[in-house]
Amino acid sequence: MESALKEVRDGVSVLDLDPTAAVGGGVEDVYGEDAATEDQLVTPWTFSVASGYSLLRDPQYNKGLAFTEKERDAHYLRGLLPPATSTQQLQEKKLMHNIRQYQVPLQKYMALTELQERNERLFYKLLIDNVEELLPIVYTPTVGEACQKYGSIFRRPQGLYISLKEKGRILEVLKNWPERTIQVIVVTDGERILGLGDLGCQGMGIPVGKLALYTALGGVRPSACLPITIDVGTNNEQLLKDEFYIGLRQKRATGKEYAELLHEFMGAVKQNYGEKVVVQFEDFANHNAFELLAKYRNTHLVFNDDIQGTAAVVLAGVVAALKLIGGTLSEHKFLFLGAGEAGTGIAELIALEISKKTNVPVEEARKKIWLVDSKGLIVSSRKESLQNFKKPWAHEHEPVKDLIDAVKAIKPTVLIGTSGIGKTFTKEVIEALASFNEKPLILALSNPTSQSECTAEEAYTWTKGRAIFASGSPFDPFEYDGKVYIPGQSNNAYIFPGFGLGLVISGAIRVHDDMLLAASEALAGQVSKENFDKGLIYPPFSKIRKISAEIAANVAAKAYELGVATRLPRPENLVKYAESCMYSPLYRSYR
Ligand SMILES: O=C([O-])CC(=O)C(=O)O
Ligand SMILES: [Mg+2]
Repeated sequence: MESALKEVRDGVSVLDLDPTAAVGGGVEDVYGEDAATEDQLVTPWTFSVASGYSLLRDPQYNKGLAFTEKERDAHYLRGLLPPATSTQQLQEKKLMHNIRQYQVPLQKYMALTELQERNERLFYKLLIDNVEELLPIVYTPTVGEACQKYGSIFRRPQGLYISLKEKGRILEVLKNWPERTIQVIVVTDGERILGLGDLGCQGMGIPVGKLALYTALGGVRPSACLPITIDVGTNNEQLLKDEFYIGLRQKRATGKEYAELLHEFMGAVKQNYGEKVVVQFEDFANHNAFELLAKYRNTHLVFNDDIQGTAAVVLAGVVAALKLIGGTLSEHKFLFLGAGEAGTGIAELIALEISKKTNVPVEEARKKIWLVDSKGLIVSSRKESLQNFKKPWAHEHEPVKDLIDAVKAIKPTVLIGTSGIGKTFTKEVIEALASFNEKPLILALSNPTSQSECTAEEAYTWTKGRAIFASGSPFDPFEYDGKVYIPGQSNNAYIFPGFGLGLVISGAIRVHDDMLLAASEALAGQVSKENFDKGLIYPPFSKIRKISAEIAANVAAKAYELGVATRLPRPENLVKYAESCMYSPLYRSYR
């Protein structure tokens, strides 16, 4: 405590007191009434937080009308607030009411962003308590539209921008960020934002949104989260011509120039935050996504959400679905439309699971899985050279030119869309699939809703209600023939918050594929009989904090088992430990 006290006197935020603190609770209790230890009584902590007008303008500490009379006196707030005081519950009620008044989702997004910038705890309280209602706003599909219009709706910057202009000075830029103890970074270069393509610097909405979920769904405290956008230009002509575009007005840097900037970035991150900071790659284009993961997975704690997170969530859904469609994983035949990050990532994890469960080599397990890309079924006789990440899927088969012919030729039991292109599961495709499957499993994973391979309504109608269906972006329940069908949401949001929490609480320094399987298994284990009875293959998002704790515990357990965990001793009950580390959005009392 000696040195900590000194730091406080020097004006460093108390949140920095214990850089080894896991996630939230513990450290922040310094503020709480519930942590009235001797240390706290002598800690002159008020030196470190703003007071008066600046306190009201500091989203991390502002409570608005919820400041008590005593706090108003102690922190020079008299007169700066109207006389009424409010509870956090009442503030939440008012804000939810206000948000529900907006008809346009983008307006709700902007209102929530403003709240996040004004009163962070209240923002997270809303998000946690109303997760199913607000997820489609802060996340897919609305976040996609927000990125497309980011320049026009831009007010205050969120996150850290690193562009080619900062080459050679990235460490310096990281040091400009106000927080020193960072546990999770989500970084994009904006080249493939959801299924919307290259949105350049405006992709920032994605790391910001993903990290809001890290806190709300996974309990990593907001100050430990850092959204980053790397701007190497954009090839989006419309944005380059847009007078409100916020990024570099140039074509994308590629090759050596790109690799050097990314390498400097990865080095600076490790130098500044150590080797236990999670770096989540998000929405990079295929070629860079695979290369970056391969290049840094043995030296950094990196995780590609689109390859690995999506893989774990889909494997969990497929394994859970076996209860509804029957058979074992290895008895099914999988056909993918789309052979990019998500498609090949999912395919590889399914093959790995089959291989482990049935004791066959992974090469053998892969033969159950077929992928179609823009040129047709991926087969070994393809004339054009295949990109490396597609090569494991080039099985022996005569050429097949498109999806419908591939469905007829392969006769899959599971159809998975990862193409980024909407409306590609046509009536003909789905009817063909339904013609030889009693209960076809259809996963239309592309985001946002506009890019979904089919809608819930189409999947249920064209299979006459027999499909088990889930999609990347949410769809409303649909009534068909007098019965209500509830589509599931197969989105990596189920996985990455808990996965990242598991890495953080174990102090993991590397991600191993077995940790993905552990996360997937934990998620599948959370689907209840009640969910299955409704035809669901995922648990509801309303239970996500519990789910995240289970995932985190399983991932952490695997990290210890594999010897990549550095937080010792290993907590005995990892689920309880994960839960105890989670950030609470309840207001703290200020003395
Ligand atoms: O953001 C989402 O909803 C899922 C995802 O990673 C993507 O589509 O790229
Ligand atoms: Mg993504």
